[in-house]
Amino acid sequence: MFSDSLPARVTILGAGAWGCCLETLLREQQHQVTVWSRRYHRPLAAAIQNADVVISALSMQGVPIVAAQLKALGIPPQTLVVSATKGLNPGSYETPSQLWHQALPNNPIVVLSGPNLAAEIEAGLPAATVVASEDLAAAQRIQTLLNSERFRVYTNGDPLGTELGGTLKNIIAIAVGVCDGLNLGTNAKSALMTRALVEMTRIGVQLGAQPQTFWGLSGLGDMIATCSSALSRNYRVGYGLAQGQALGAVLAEIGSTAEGVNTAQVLVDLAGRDGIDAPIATAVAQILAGHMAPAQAIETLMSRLPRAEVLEIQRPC
Ligand SMILES: NC(=O)C1=CN([C@@H]2O[C@H](COP(=O)(O)OP(=O)(O)OC[C@H]3O[C@@H](n4cnc5c(N)ncnc54)[C@H](OP(=O)(O)O)[C@@H]3O)[C@@H](O)[C@H]2O)C=CC1
Ligand SMILES: O=C(CO)COP(=O)(O)O
Repeated sequence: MFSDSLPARVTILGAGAWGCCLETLLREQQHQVTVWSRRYHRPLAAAIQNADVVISALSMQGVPIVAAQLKALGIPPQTLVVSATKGLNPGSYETPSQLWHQALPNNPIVVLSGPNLAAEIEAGLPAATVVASEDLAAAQRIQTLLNSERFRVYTNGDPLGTELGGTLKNIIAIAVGVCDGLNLGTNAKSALMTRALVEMTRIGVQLGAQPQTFWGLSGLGDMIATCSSALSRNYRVGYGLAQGQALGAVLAEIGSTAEGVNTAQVLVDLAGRDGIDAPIATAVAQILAGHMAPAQAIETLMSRLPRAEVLEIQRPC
């Protein structure tokens, strides 16, 4: 295990926008960083050799594949594994950190999630994030590793809630992009985001997360960042669709991962399985599948039966 006073040896899996940004932050803290990508010629075994910390900044589709590769290679039990992906595994509905835990059951797993638009951090702007784990000591080590004057790192003991906040807000950012693309105004956007927070919390709590986590940086915080910035790829997807662009064209223009596009239907299937009401995610999935025009989806949401504004989220018995 690395000492807090020494530079740590960190391997980052994934050389996309987020992996490269984390590399910048870690190098500024004088850590020894190796970045692995399937595009590089360096084998995974060599990249993870002697790593104190392995950070996964892969997009969701890469996680089960690379986790299986790492399982086959084996890593020492003291190596800390950090999951920075925001998504859900289709079919099994597992979160990225759950996949890492299955592959590497003896390693401490830490979730990293928050309002972290990579382009802003790369530009040197200040930001904050959350590192969450059932193993508090592991979360604190990652806090020490990454915390700096421009990247403030908080610990949290609810990894599931922390992870789901980042995952679910991607779907909401698509919805808010639609709202802005249709020029529906500030009142509509405020209503959508507020009800979305209730929906995210309801889903998260049903799945076993703590409600308060959704009011923090990894929930509300990330939702505000992603829903209010044209830097967000998920927001841009919704905006483009509302402006009449085809999904394929918007994604080609963006040229990198917009996880909400893949997560929406997975989440709707999961909500259907568990009987969870998820009207906003359902509307987004319908738009993405081309089953409903953006304006029609808004109409459907607005014509739901009037109800009480219930804000207490019940934990399942
Ligand atoms: N960008 C951001 O601001 C933030 C992103 N995130 C999350 O981090 C994750 C990555 O995002 P980001 O870096 O922006 O996305 P990018 O599209 O920029 O990069 C995705 C990375 O995943 C790799 N990858 C995808 N599929 C596979 C696979 N099958 N096997 C191996 N590697 C694979 C890609 O490799 P290749 O280049 O070879 O395709 C690439 O390195 C997402 O879940 C995102 O939601 C979290 C916080 C901030
Ligand atoms: O997760 C992010 C910011 O926290 C990045 O958002 P996008 O994936 O929508 O670009």
